[in-house]
Amino acid sequence: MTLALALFQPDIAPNAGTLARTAACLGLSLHIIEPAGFPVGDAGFRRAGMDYLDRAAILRHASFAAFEDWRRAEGRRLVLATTRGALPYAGFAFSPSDVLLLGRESVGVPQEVHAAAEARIIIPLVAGARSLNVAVAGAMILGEALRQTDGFPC
Ligand SMILES: C[S@@+](CC[C@H](N)C(=O)[O-])C[C@H]1O[C@@H](n2cnc3c(N)ncnc32)[C@H](O)[C@@H]1O
Repeated sequence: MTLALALFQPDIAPNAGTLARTAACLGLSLHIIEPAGFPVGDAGFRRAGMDYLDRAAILRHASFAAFEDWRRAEGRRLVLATTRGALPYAGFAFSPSDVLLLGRESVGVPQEVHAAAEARIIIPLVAGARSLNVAVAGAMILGEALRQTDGFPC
């Protein structure tokens, strides 16, 4: 099994498109938990994802509950990237079956999603910095997770 990436109700189409391209290039599936703040065929999503979208494995889940049904059936651990996280990501032991969940650009994730995660990880930032762009945060964590699990494409 390979790592998977999930976006909780993404707000900004170009960020989601950038992450769809990232997932496609790294051979990972991308899970979009609806409702998203943009329509399926959004121009910004397509522009950022470019032709990589054609080879991206993108699954849309109608709700967090539907996503959880999929995740449990797959036996994947839910690892949430959050600015309220406790574990610095580089010290966290990733598994190849993990699904990395990124929060909504505007508000992150609600408390019930935070609680549902089996692990909550953070990229430590300098004092006073609130957060990274979601696509940058995703790229950093995926890089570490793929390094640890020897999951980069050969
Ligand atoms: C722009 S941030 C969300 C900001 C939101 N106000 C919050 O505090 O959750 C969008 C998403 O990027 C990820 N993210 C951004 N910076 C992060 C950090 N330093 N550590 C872990 N995740 C981060 C998280 O998944 C977050 O929900």
